Amino acid sequence: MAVLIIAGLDTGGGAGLKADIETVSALGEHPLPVVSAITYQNPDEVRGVFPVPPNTIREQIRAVKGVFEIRAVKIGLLHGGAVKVIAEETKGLIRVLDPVIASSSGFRFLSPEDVEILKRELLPGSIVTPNVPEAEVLTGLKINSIEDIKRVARVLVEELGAEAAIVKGGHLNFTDVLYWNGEVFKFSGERVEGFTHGTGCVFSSALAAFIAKGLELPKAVERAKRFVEGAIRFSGGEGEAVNPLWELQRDTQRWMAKEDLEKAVGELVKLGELLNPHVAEVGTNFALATDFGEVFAVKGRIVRYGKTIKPVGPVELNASDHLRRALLKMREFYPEVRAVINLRYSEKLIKRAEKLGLKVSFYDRREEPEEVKRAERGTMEWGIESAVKRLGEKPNVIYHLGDWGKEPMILVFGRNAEEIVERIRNLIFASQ
Ligand SMILES: Cc1ncc(COP(=O)(O)OP(=O)(O)O)c(N)n1
Ligand SMILES: Cc1nc(C(=O)O)sc1CCOP(=O)(O)O
Repeated sequence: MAVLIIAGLDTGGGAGLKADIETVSALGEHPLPVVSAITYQNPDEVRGVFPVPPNTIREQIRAVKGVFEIRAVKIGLLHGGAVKVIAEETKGLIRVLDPVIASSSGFRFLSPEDVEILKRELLPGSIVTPNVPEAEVLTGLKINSIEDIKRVARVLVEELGAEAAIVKGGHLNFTDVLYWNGEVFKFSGERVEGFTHGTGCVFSSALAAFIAKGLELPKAVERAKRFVEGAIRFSGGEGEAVNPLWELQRDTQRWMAKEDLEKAVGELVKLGELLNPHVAEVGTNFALATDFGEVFAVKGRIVRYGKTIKPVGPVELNASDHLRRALLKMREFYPEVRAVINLRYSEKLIKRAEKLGLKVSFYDRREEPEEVKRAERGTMEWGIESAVKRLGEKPNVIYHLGDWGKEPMILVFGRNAEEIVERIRNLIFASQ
């Protein structure tokens, strides 16, 4: 189904039409992009806007209206001169209006006069999706609590004529409120770490896409909210913005990581008898992270099995605790490191690693601060950080000599699973 998107271009590739097109496409609908403004912006600042002439906007809409079955319209960045044309050309269609008034970096897109035109011409009959500051500008009311959000959502519908209002509480307590058909719906959320530039665009276009699929409004809001949470969690990259392609990219990454690790574990198993003496008492695990920081490993670890070795279970997401934490900590310093394996400690292996030119560091559990020891989980993170800082450059191997009830261990890090297998091969063949 087609979703008409009327929005501005963001040269930084974070918000606006680019984010909208990606969102609608990622959700399996067909985007019909209409450019309303060209902005000159990058992740740090908006430098200016060129408003597309109203007639050019009209012609873009007319080129697709009647040709495609438009099931919903998403309207983003506008300018005062375009409002009337857009209202005329989208009459009778389901409209989701994201009232982009100012950027998060502080650039004012709509003047107070433009806001008045928007309220008068376009807001009535639209499903409007303001965040807290936008809702305050639209209604002139101050928002300090969830009760205020509910009141403002009601005003947007009952007094300003919106079909429905979703006031997003990201600036307050992450609860969004929908007011629709005289009813209030609450959607709670929690803080998600990641880039947020473009969240307003992605939320409104996801909402339009879910409406186009025929979901009832409360269900569509819920789905759009969860989609945005993922887009923030798996954000990053050069646009320093939300990532509407997160679901597709995450699944591809998972698939690739699982395959790479399965193959590498198979290679390790071929080293069976040679690797057997180096398998840790607690078992050896082999972990591989995706670019999104999700970590695959061997469920139940790799254990000694007669004279050879055997993975107890399959390669799975989150099948490791210790190595996952070690790897994620290492990636905070060196994001290119994606794989790690643990081996039984032996001085011979450490000497061999040094001879092979690998950078070796260590941590001493006896130096672990009391508060870290007392914390449920923290030793691994503390250990990796102190080993990294001790060496002052990227370590390939980190070991510790254990403590009461803790087995001494060697961790071998690498850029990928293949590199780990190669390093293990070099280490064990040479240590014969
Ligand atoms: C072209 C363009 N459209 C919209 C915005 C604002 O996007 P938004 O999702 O509200 O996020 P912030 O940019 O305010 O963080 C934009 N900047 N550019
Ligand atoms: C139990 C254990 N401790 C290690 C250490 O380096 O101290 S490595 C290790 C084995 C791997 O554990 P997992 O399967 O939870 O990643």
